[in-house]
Amino acid sequence: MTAANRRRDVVDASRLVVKVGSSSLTDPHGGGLDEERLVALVDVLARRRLAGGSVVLVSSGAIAAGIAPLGLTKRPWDLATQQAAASVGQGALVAAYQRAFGAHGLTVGQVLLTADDVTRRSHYTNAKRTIDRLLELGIVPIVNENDTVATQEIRFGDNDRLAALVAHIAHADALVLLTDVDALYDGPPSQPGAQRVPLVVGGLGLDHVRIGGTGSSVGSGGMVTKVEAASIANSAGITTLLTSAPQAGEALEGKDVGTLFVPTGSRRASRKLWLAHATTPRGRLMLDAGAVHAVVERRKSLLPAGVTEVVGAFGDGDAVELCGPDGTVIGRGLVNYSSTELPDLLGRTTHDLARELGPGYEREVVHRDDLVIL
Ligand SMILES: Nc1ncnc2c1ncn2[C@@H]1O[C@H](COP(=O)(O)OP(=O)(O)O)[C@@H](O)[C@H]1O
Ligand SMILES: N[C@@H](CCC(=O)OP(=O)(O)O)C(=O)O
Repeated sequence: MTAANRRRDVVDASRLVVKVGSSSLTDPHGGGLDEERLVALVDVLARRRLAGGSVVLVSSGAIAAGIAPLGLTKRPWDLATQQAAASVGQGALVAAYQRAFGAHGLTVGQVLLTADDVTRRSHYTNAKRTIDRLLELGIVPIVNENDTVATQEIRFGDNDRLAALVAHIAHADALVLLTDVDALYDGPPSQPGAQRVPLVVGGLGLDHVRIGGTGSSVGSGGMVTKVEAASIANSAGITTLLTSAPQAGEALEGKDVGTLFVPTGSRRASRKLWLAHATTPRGRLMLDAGAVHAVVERRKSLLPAGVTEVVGAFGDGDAVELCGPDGTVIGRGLVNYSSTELPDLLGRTTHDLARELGPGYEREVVHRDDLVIL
């Protein structure tokens, strides 16, 4: 199949993840939820669902939907008020989806996720099981970031990357990103002469594209996070189409709209994808040359003996960067010790540690299954 024909991936997808941004669901003046636009989108998605396809909807708009009920006039800038707005708005958002899908005889289920939920193995397995079961039951999962508990450091903030990871969790055949512009342009679309980019293959050809931030007062990621999301999905082998919400119907029918991001490789093991894209490193481990060789060339786990220095404050299970003796980042992994425990263990063999401190200290610093080489 030629790259352009990969539009069929969207048409034929038996599992489709669709992400819609705040700017496509809200009234451009007041910033509140625009139910007419929401209903128009739901009509398209319900058609696909009723034709037998599974659809997961990743929907932003909680903060935007909370603006009016809180008596605000625009999107709040501080985290606490954003969380309050999301708390009020998320209920209104899901209620509006239930009404709109309900008109087609369909039921929705709310799934709220934090970055942690798609990073830590136990949580991500839970999220996957829930989404799978909802789809088996014919429900349309409505996913959003759990804004009320996500702190500044750990939140995605935009839903684009979350959507890419959900596409991966759900084993989607295609990802559709809906926003307020009809495609990726080679420069900010507000500038005259900007041209649509119809096709991006394997992430190539983006060097001449000027990608900017958000064009609306309610969106948060802009085009940068959408291109990033397409690249995450592509690296998992998932074809991604970016277009505007009003063109969702045409996009799902395979018409030549938007920008199609076509993967070149095959799916990478899911844990590795997570580590590379979903985690925010909390610290750094400096490795000696022998440890770099063991980890990079021989694909071994990282042991305390090869770590020379610990930088940053982290807990066990957090993501950290692994650096070579010259400071170059060589990989990323989930660490099995906190930054307070680790310094006392450096340079010592697991055998000695187990003998002196007990069998609990025989564990690796980073297990090779939790480690990705960058
Ligand atoms: N090269 C580009 N091509 C298309 N849009 C771009 C580009 N650079 C910046 N943008 C802006 O990105 C915006 C979409 O991002 P955003 O407002 O965060 O949407 P959403 O709320 O859907 O996530 C567009 O309105 C557009 O102004
Ligand atoms: N979780 C937030 C998403 C924030 C947001 O603006 O995202 P997006 O419109 O996708 O850039 C919300 O529901 O308001």
